[in-house]
Amino acid sequence: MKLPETQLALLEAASATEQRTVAQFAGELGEDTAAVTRAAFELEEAGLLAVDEHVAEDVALTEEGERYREAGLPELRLRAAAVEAGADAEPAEMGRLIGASGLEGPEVDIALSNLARKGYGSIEGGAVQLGADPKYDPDEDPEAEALDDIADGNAGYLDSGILDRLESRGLIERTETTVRSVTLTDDGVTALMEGVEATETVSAVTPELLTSGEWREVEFTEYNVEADAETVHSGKEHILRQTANRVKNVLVGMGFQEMEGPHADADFWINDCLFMPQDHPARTHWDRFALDVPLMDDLPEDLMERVEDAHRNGVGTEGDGYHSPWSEDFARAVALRGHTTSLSMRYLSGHAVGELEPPQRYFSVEKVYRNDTLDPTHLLEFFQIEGWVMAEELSVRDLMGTFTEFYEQFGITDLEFKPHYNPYTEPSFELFGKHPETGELIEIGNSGIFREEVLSPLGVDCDVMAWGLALERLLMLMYGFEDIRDVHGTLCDLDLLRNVEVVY
Ligand SMILES: N[C@@H](Cc1ccccc1)C(=O)O
Repeated sequence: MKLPETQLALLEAASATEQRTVAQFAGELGEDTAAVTRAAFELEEAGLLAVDEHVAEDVALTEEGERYREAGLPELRLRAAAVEAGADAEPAEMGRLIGASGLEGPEVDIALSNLARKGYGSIEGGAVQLGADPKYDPDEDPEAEALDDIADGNAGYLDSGILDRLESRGLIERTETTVRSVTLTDDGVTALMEGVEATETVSAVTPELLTSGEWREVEFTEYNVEADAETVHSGKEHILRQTANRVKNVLVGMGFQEMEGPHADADFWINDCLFMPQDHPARTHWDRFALDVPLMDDLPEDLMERVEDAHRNGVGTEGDGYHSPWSEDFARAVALRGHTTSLSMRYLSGHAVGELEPPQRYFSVEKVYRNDTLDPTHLLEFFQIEGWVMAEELSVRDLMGTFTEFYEQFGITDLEFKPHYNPYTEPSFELFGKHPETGELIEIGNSGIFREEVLSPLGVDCDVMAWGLALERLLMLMYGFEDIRDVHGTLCDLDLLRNVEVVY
């Protein structure tokens, strides 16, 4: 009989009476586990080996668990400091104990809650009183001992209650692995007695094999497509980036051109051009990220004058200004843009790519920054899908039709529109879509038709409809997750990102 080298080595190393694991053979034979596993399955298929599988749990300390094993559990360190301070008689002041125990940051809360849970002590009025009747002997704290056992490789002796507790404290990590053990079958023993030789097998066709014609003679390794393989998380494009690119493709397909421009921009482009009064609440430091950099000096003077005039006096014979303060320095101050409508202003003004004649369609899919409170639907930065259409005559039907056409390409067909107010558009509409999991209506964008007060200073004398849509909200509707922080930031759900199906 002839067998490929690894199979032959495994067959010869295996015993009919003693079970040994694939990992042990891999060590002995100096081969990698995957190759030995593959060989074991092939020999099992040929009836020469028996492969036995069972699931084993592996327990390891996390980085935090390792730290506590060395320095002591926070509750034990706090208790030790309290004993030192005589807190078994008189309550000892917390601040002092924290200093003495060397606990830092989140360790303090961890120490306090576990101190109470284990009955080592209680906290009242900012002082620690040691408990008369603790649940455990602090010198034999079961969690501290379990950490040592785990570090010494003796996790097998621990009961699952303590492991659950340590796991919920984030001090250990449990993983399940399939352990495969191998023994020779009778047929295997017979084969070995009759003699087995190595066939050299080739796992890949090389240019040399092809040119020499040797490929005709060699034996190729068989692939076992059913064998377990290690899960490989290869790098891939983040779904947010994937969707941003898809949005760009869709908009280009609808005849739009892409805008570019600075993330940090003058308030002039971000707000003043949009007929946002300088005392508007959104322009205070509570909402925006101001930057401590010099004022922007290359702003078009004539446009600045016309914008100031619109703010002060309004536009047209019926127009009235804001009667609110106007300062040039305020307009020149630089901040992170809170929307990409700053880009629309740069383009519409002729400042970015020269004067534009209708019809025109422009878009961007870019980051914006807002000083919002983080919650499931708000981040401090997000991607906005900005866009506008310039034409002689536009109506709300054009706006709605554009959104219907755009969102349809992402499978979203139940848009709802709500009248809204923006200082720069009239009429204005907020857009809503239904969350596929919760059925809740979520806001996905804001839109409208630019007012005369915006267009006239820019020198545009036809209609312009415009919008800002949230890319992350579009993603929520497409993929059904409920918390925006699942897809980016430090709390992101890696499993979701790795396994989410790409929707086309
Ligand atoms: N700038 C608006 C979106 C918008 C753009 C253009 C016109 C109308 C609305 C926002 O960020 O919400």
